[in-house]
Amino acid sequence: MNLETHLRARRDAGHKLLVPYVTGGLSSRWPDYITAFEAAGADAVEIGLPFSDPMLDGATIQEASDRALARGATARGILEELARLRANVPLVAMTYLNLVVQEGPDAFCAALREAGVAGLVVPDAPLEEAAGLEAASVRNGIDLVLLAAPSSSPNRLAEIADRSRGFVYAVSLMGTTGERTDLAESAAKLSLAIKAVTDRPTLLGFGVSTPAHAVEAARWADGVVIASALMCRALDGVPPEGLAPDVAAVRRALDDTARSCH
Ligand SMILES: O=P(O)(O)OC[C@@H](O)[C@@H](O)c1c[nH]c2ccccc12
Repeated sequence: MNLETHLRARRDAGHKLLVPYVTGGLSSRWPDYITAFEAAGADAVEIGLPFSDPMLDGATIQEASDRALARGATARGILEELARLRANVPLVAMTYLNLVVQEGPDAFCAALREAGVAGLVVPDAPLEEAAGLEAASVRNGIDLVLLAAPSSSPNRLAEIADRSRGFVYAVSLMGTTGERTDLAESAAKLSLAIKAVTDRPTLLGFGVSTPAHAVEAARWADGVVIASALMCRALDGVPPEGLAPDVAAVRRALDDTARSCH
């Protein structure tokens, strides 16, 4: 299932997009989080391939990565489990450049494809050096999602929006992933700046922690990515079926806003 085609179709049918995240290998039942998120109304699911030095991640995702690594999780093992899971929504892998370079971009993207993954986010891949990875992703039918940040200049935003595939990941703030009490002030400006230069779906992430945040974000963006708020509960031992209501609550809140617009 092509990521961008799927997200565009959902958006164009009037839905706000919801992409929850799970750290691969977090627990023995980690694939069940994907199934639970899907059943609760996710439009795609992001899966973190754990890495020992996740420099863009805050305490929650770091701890989730550490826990997965301590259980012996590897990118290969996670992809094998994904291949067995027959997900009905597109899956997006998130990992750091190191893991991609270790395998080589082509082998890495081919492994994603074989596992049924549709998209890839590599937050520390510099745009200037992304060409090789972009080519490998295209050859393997993987949508390489690029990130735009509040610090990106207008020219750079336009280039990111143009070269990104699947969606444009709008990073709401300069900082790490993690729950926040309020949505960052920079979020609105960034989302609107991206939407002014592209028709590609634009999803806001970093600090989207509650249904109210998601509704606020959806005023400017096409939808949201939610990770830390969910992983914090998973780290506390909440099983997949226990997290489904959290995702369903965001889904409901987003659907209500969509309705009130027409
Ligand atoms: O955790 P948050 O604040 O909800 O933000 C999503 C983010 O964690 C997820 O998309 C992701 C996990 N690790 C990353 C590293 C960089 C960019 C994005 C990510």
